[in-house]
Amino acid sequence: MRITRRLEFDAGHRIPDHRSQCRHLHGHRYALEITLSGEVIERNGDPANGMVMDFGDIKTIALREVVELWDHAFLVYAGDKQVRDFLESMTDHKTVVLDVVPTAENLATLAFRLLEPHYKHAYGNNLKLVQVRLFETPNCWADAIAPIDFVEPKP
Ligand SMILES: Nc1nc2c(c(=O)[nH]1)N=C([C@H](O)[C@H](O)COP(=O)(O)OP(=O)(O)OP(=O)(O)O)CN2
Ligand SMILES: [Zn+2]
Repeated sequence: MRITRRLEFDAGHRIPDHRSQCRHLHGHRYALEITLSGEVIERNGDPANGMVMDFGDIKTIALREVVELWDHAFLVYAGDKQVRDFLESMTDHKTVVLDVVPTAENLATLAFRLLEPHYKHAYGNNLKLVQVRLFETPNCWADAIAPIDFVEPKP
């Protein structure tokens, strides 16, 4: 069985080498869709009886591991020195420095990596994070799918 929980957050970013609009500082209402597979729990008296995982517990983990870190932050590529310097000059600004350019593809992969270990052992019913879908806009999204097809960033 597969189940999906959706959460939304706001964040700023830019894609420094983009040939068009996306090299400018701008923001999105991102949506994160977390898909888990596992066995449906069949245990009378268990609060999760009839569920793969309680949607509320999926949300709690996602908030703690990703959404609260990225919400209302500016997601900046470590190599984007100009913007990093600017953000560091601001007192107490919520900035998240990433080893990769903050495209939908890279953010989906990062979210997958941050979330995966926390769902694996949550319920003991062979839970598996199978996909993280990250919507950058209503029309554009990326899917990070297990096992991750991800190229490590160069040091
Ligand atoms: N493969 C990718 N392409 C682009 C990414 C990305 O992350 N991965 N990101 C951007 C921009 O950041 C921008 O968010 C997308 O802009 P745009 O293509 O204009 O998307 P819209 O949904 O706003 O476009 P509409 O034409 O209004 O539907 C660019 N490319
Ligand atoms: Zn964008």
